[in-house]
Amino acid sequence: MGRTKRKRSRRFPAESIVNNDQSIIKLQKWMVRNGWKNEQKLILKSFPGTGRGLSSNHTIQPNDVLITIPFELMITYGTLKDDLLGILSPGTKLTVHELLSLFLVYEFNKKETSPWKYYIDSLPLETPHLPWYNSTNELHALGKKMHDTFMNSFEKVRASVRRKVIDHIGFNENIYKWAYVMVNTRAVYVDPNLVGRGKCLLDEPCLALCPFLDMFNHHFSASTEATLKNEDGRLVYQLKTLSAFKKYSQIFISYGSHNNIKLLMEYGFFIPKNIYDVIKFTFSEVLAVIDMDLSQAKYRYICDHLFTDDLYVSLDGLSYNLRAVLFVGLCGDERNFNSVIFSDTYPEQFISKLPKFINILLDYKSNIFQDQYNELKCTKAKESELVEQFLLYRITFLSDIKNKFVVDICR
Ligand SMILES: C[S@@+](CC[C@H](N)C(=O)[O-])C[C@H]1O[C@@H](n2cnc3c(N)ncnc32)[C@H](O)[C@@H]1O
Repeated sequence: MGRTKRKRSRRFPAESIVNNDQSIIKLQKWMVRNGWKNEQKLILKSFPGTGRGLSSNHTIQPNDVLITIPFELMITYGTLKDDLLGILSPGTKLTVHELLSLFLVYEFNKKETSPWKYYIDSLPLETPHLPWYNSTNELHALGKKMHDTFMNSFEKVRASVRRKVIDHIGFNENIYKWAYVMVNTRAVYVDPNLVGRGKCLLDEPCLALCPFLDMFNHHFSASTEATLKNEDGRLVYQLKTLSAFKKYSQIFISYGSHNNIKLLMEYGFFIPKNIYDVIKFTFSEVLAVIDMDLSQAKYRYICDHLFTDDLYVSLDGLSYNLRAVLFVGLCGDERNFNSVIFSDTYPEQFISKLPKFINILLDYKSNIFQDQYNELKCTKAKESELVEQFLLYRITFLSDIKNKFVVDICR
C-alpha cells in the first residue's frame, strides 16, 4: 500500500487549481456565451490520486443539482450528421461510438477553425493507459477482447472514410485510439428518441459528449441522477447528486456499479476497497482446486441450472452460484438440491465446512496474482506499472476477504 501510494502521488503530485488554465477559461467562456451558468461555482483542480476533477467552494447537499448543460453544447448524433456524411463512403453504417470518435478526429484536425475547438482543447491529450495489451492472465481474455473490438472498429471506420480524405483529416490508428477512448471514458447516455435517427447509424444514438460535465471523476460511494429535460423552453442535461460533499473537497459522480476490473480496463484506474470488487473463479478453476465428489448427475445438475457462471467471493461472502456449486459438489443427497439452493437454507454441517474451501480457493488465486506480479516486475516495462499496482492491491484485497471470511463469510 505504501508503495502504491508513493507511485500514485508521483503521478498526480499535489492538489492544484486547473481552472485558471487558458484552455479551461476559454472553455467556460464559450459555454457561458452559449447559455451555460456555473451555478454551483464548480472549480477544476488536480487532485492527488485522481488527477483533474471538480470541487466547489461551498458545501454540496444531497439532491443538489451539480451542473446543467444546454443541449446545444452537447455532441450528439444530431450534431455530427451533416458534417460527417460528406466524408463517409455511400452506404456506410457505423455505431454511434464510432461516429463520435470519428467526429473528434475530424474536429481535432481542423484545429483553430473547429467550432468545437474549446471543447477539444479541454480533453486530455494523452490517452489514459488502458491495459488491453500487457494484461495478465486474469485480465487477458477481457483485454484481448477489448483490443480486438478496437482494432475491428478502427479497420471498419478506416474503410468507411472516403479514400481521398483519409490523410486530409489525419486519420490513423493512434488518433483514432485517442478519440475512441475519449468517447468510451467520457460520453454520457442520452435518450435516443430525443436525438433523431439517421441512415449511417448502426445502433441507437444514445451517447453524447458533454463539455465540462465530463470533468467529474468516479467514486463507488457517489450516487447521481441524470435527466434530459425541458427548462424554460430549452432542452438541458442535468446532473443531480444524491451524495453530500464538503466544500473544496472533490465532487465525485457514479459511472455505474463497476468493479475494479471494469474500471481498470475501460477507464484506466481502480479504487482500493471498491465495494463492487470480487474475486472471480471459472468453473474449471473450482473443479481443479477443490476436491469434490462430482458424479455425472451432479455435473449435469450444475450445468443445467447455469451455476457455472458468476462464481466469485467478495467482502459480502460467496456468490449465489459458487455456494450452489460447492453444495452440490461437497454434499451428498441429490434429492434436496433444489429445495436447499433455491430457498438459500444451507444445512449447518455444510456452512461449517465452507471456510476451509474458501481459503483453498483464495490461496490459489493469491499465488497466481503473486506469480503474475513477479513476472511483470521482471519486465520492468513502464506501461505495466498500473497492472502491477492492481495485482498488489488484489493480493491485499484477497487477504482482507480471508480475514473477514473467518468471521462472517458464511452467514
Ligand atoms: C470522465 S473523465 C473524468 C475527468 C478526467 N479526470 C480528466 O482529467 O479529464 C474519466 C477519466 O478520469 C479518470 N478518472 C475518473 N475517476 C477516477 C478516479 N476515481 N481515480 C483516478 N482516475 C479517475 C480516468 O482516467 C477516466 O478515464
